[in-house]
Amino acid sequence: MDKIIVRGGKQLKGTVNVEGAKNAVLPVIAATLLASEGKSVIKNAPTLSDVYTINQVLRSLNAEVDYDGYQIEVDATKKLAIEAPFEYVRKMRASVLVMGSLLARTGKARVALPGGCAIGSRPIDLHLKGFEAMGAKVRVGNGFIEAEVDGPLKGAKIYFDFPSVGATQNVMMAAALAQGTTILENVAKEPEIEDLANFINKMGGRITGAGTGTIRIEGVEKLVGVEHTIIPDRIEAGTFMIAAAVTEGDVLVRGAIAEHMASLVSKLEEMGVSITPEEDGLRVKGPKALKPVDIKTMPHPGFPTDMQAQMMALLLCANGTSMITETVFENRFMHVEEFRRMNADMKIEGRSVIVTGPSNLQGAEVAATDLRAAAALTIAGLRAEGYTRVTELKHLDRGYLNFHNKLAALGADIERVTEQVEETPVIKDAKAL
Ligand SMILES: CC(=O)N[C@H]1[C@@H](OP(=O)(O)OP(=O)(O)OC[C@H]2O[C@@H](n3ccc(=O)[nH]c3=O)[C@H](O)[C@@H]2O)O[C@H](CO)[C@@H](O)[C@@H]1O
Ligand SMILES: C=C(OP(=O)(O)O)C(=O)O
Repeated sequence: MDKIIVRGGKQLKGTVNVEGAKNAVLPVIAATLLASEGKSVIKNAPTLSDVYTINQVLRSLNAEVDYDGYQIEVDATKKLAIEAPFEYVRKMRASVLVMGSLLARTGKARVALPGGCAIGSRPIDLHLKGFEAMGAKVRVGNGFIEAEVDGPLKGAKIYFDFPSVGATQNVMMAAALAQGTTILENVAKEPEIEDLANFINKMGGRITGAGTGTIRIEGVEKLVGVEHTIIPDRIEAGTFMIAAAVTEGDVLVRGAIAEHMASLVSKLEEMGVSITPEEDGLRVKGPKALKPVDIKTMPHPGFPTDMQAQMMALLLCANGTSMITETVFENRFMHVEEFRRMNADMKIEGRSVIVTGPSNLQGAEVAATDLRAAAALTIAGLRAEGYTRVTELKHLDRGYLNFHNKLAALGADIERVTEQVEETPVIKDAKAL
């Protein structure tokens, strides 16, 4: 079992480079299935376990995928298979994003039902509603979702009850090869949506409005493989900005794009953190005393739910009471119990957490409950007295590359170790007890 061991008290100083965005590369890889001609070349693809998983999904669908640690080449021109197996969907919900492309390319898709996860029940009803509006018949049974369409998908006008990131992406991919025009209303506006639209447009697609509340897609007959460079990861960038702030550090986060993170930048500034744009990123300087603030997670451009846990770590160090309200996922406070193990003073009230700072954080053994919690607990460890040990790093590896090495290069006292754990044996016989 891998563990991060961090000893608090060091100020972070120096420069850290941001990788390509996990949440942009996954849909872009799914969209490479739309190309019936030519290879797609995706640059700035981060080496993450989620990227491995989506590559495996594509391979299981009969696409050829090569990855050299930076660039992914996908050839999806052969006859595609139609089933995304449970083994991958179980590991990563974003596997469901192949459904739109598969349906558009082959008229059929069979994808294991993703089920819930540690942060909420996460249904995909809005994705399916979109496919149905374009003429697909959708059936759910035996743990799979099957969608099928007779002839091409048809353009439609679709209103999303909630601006779901995944539903916007999945339906946008399906509509790219549909017959006629699709208009999507109340869509997600995240930068990753724009990155996907830019990629599909380079392939020959006709999408306008990505990044606004309405997207218009004129279906085309064919899309071809092209080269594309993934945008920097605003969540990884934000995570390092908070790590700098929590340690009274001075860090240049190279690759951070201020316009992608306006809500985070303004909340950090409210807390007294200095953020200065430089040519190739944002310089972050943590103050001696942090001020408390209230935050409410919202779809973009609101405060991102993927920064909520890291922000909680920072607010624990502020002088006063802050309130964090989570509106995007119904169960994204699992890390609160782990922070409490570090002596954090927090109270959950419905969908909000009242954080009373400054907590006298103490090092403890804590378990990551999701990938952002893994980063947030490590950040709290940078400030805590003594040693913090963070376990369940399989979550961290889904979304962060070389996290501990990057922090160590900035001056943190941190290492990642592999420890043998005693497995509980399978008991088949009472005599074994
Ligand atoms: C791979 C990826 O890009 N993941 C991101 C994506 O996840 P994901 O695309 O899964 O998130 P969504 O925006 O779809 O989900 C937001 C909310 O809408 C609900 N919902 C969603 C779809 C649906 O059909 N029905 C429904 O009710 C979800 O349960 C959730 O409560 O956006 C989230 C919200 O910014 C981020 O936290 C994730 O990091
Ligand atoms: C929740 C996240 O990702 P996913 O949607 O892939 O679970 C995340 O990136 O914080």
